Amino acid sequence: MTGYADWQPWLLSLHIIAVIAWMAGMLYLPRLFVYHAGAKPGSELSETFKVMERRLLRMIINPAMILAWIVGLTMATWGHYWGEGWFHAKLALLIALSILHAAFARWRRHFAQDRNLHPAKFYRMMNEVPTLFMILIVILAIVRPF
Ligand code: HEM
Repeated sequence: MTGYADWQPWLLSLHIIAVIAWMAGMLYLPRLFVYHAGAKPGSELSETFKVMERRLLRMIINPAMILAWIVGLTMATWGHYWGEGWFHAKLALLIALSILHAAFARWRRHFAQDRNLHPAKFYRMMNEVPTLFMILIVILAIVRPF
């Protein structure tokens, strides 16, 4: 018989790998937006950013988020974490982070259609938000203060 305790180190490793890839992308994409906002629409530079942004979102950020959710929810269910306070708080932040992810995907689409709506300063601010979420989520998952 094998139970959660046998699989937990493997699931957690997979979880951390997925989370690192997701976060790396969530920090890099708005940085690309900062520079893209300063490039002239239709210029060679702007077209290069479009390719970088599309590939980053489709090949790294989206699959990494899906994997982090699947493995995370598997651990939450198998490990019986659904009743715990830290997990509720983490879940609320994860939903907020996923909404931010959707907003990034939307802004990428706008750039791809040459109709970006925001200045570089806006993306510079948005670049800090995933960092804040990451700090709070890691503390909740490791310290488990409640
Ligand atoms: C995407 C949805 C996510 C779900 C459903 C989820 C769920 C979980 C669960 C249930 C555990 C406990 C596993 C165990 O110890 O048996 C865990 C561990 C952990 N999670 Fe997540 N997680 C998610 C995303 C994230 C994100 C985005 C981060 C970091 C930014 C993160 C960081 C961690 C860390 C550091 C641990 C290790 C805690 C420890 O074992 O001491 N997770 N996660």
